[in-house]
Amino acid sequence: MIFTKMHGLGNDYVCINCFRERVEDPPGFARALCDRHYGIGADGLILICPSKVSDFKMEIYNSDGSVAGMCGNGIRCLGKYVYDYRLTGKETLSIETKSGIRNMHLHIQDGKACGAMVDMGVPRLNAHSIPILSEKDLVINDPIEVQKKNYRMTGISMGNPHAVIFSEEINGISLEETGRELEFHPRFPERANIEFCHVTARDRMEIRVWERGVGETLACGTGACAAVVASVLNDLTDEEVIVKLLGGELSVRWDRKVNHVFLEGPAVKVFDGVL
Ligand SMILES: N[C@H](CCC[C@H](N)C(=O)O)C(=O)O
Repeated sequence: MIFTKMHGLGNDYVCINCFRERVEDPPGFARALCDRHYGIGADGLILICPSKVSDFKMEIYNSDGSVAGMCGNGIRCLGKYVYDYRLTGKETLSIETKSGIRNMHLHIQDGKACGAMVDMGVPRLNAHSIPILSEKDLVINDPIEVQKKNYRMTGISMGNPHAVIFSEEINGISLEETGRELEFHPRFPERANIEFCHVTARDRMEIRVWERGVGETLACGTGACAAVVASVLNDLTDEEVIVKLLGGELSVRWDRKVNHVFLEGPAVKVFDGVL
């Protein structure tokens, strides 16, 4: 079986072309391939599949084998794969995901895709749609206790669940303890991705992300989008923000006129391999 290792700002994925390959047990396959000692090593597995409703279908599995609804860095890698490997000649693509159809426009350089602008769709704010257990309909700047400390979170779904926490000091927080405890907090029936954000200007922030089913990653596309929606809702930034992550910068814009979030960033192929 042929695979292609790709990443978006170091958020790395094993990509399998399921027009040609057949994966029997994706969760077990993801756990095996993503192991950084006994496998290829990656944050997750992306299956590139045919679709009856879009140009392609993306299935995304975290390194623990859990299924995810959407992946902002991964969808850019899929776009690069299908263009560079000539599965399509189109530069504007529609992709079917578990959380709905997402459209993207590829950036082309020297005949290859190097990144994309992705329409990440409508951010979901209702607690039940994230899901987050709450008496209130919206979870904005809501108190939550973890590791015997009080934090305030804002809940957003970008097709997957996120809890966004703002802090002046994100580098002093142990994501291994605090992120992990929050991921499995009882208020998140489907667990959650956790963003720790330090806003540095009305158009800039730095974030670290503890991803559901993975752990701390170098970047998270849906997480960057959730962080910007949360910072606008808390009046900490304007609608267009450069989000600095450990692996680099993403550009996020929440266009409130159409209520869609747009994400722009790179996609890189590392190597092809044979299993
Ligand atoms: N861990 C996420 C999926 C990957 C999302 C992330 N890598 C991105 O770029 O959006 C989840 O379980 O919802």
